[in-house]
Amino acid sequence: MTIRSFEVKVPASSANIGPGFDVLGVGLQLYLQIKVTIDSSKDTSHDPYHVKLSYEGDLAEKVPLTSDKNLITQTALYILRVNGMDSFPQGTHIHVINPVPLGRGLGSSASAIVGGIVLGNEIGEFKFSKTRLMDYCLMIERHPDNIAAAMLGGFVGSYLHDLSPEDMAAKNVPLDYILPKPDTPKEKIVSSQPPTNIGEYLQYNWCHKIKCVAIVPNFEVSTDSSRAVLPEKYDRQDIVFNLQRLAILTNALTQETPNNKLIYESMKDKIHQPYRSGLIPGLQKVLASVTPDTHPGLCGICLSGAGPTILCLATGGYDAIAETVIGIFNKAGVECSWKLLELAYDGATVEIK
Ligand SMILES: Nc1ncnc2c1ncn2[C@@H]1O[C@H](COP(=O)(O)OP(=O)(O)OP(=O)(O)O)[C@@H](O)[C@H]1O
Ligand SMILES: N[C@@H](CCO)C(=O)O
Repeated sequence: MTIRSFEVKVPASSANIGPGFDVLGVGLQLYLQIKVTIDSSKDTSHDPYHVKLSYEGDLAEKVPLTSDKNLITQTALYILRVNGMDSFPQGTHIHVINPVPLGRGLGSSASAIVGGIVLGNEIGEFKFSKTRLMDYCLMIERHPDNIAAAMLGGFVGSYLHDLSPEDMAAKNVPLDYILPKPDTPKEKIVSSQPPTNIGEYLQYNWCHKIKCVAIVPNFEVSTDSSRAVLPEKYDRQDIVFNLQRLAILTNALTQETPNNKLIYESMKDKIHQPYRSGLIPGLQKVLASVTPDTHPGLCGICLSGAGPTILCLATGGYDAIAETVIGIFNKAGVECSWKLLELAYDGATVEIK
């Protein structure tokens, strides 16, 4: 009889931070927990891949509990399969506790994917480094900002390499070939290793006085639909607007005494937020109404990831900031909750029990 027990913890994250579309992310102290026990004397043959799966947390009624449909176990099965294991060990029980709201712009899919890859790495005892695990994650979520923040923690910038044509083709296979559906042809299912060094990631310092106020509207916006409204091409002046702010922002957020007005201006964006306002009633008003002048303590305000959550960076005045944003959303007919969060500096962790 084998008994193993461990817990994987992965932070939520907020991506973009204004101008850093698909580039910047912060890990947040709100953790997806994946509690695992493997007891080979227990019969888990009811599940196609030998897992008893249970879930508590956001939208529990929507989260599938069979291993071939659940994002965490599907992702774990991908790293297991390409490393020679076709299934979880008999007797695997996985209990997920998820406080990260689904489809709200707080990186729930990134925490699930990072959690699944770390889970598979631990089950298979592969001992891959976090950098190599990032390659697996990027085969599934193909922009690095949330994934890097969830895996590594802190305030992170990323870029993706220009891969060779062969590696690019391998990386861009349809997602159904990596996380197969019942109708995915067997010969298409990916069983080879992902390319190496798909991206580079750099953790910046962070001014610890700055905290994150996350105001979460009570409706979902899927990342796919929020990306679908973005244009294919941009005006040069809009790209330069964002690049200028990005260059200042990555340094401004590290300074020991934050310059609120500089951060506020450098968190403005012209390449994703304006296009997403049609999906998020009240967004333009929120972004225009909460400033360091109207709300002392505010450093900057932006859409969190693909939305609809609003991320406010602030050194104080948290309740007043949240109250104003919620008031504007309420007038647009949208209810909200809010959280005050600090950065998660460690990223994904595994604790052996
Ligand atoms: N813990 C989880 N277990 C199972 N499925 C999950 C889990 N977390 C996220 N998902 C899946 O991911 C979807 C949400 O992903 P999506 O990329 O649309 O939003 P998000 O990651 O919350 O937001 P953003 O990427 O803007 O930060 C959910 O609807 C669900 O299908
Ligand atoms: N950079 C991504 C983050 C959400 O996954 C976007 O804004 O679409």
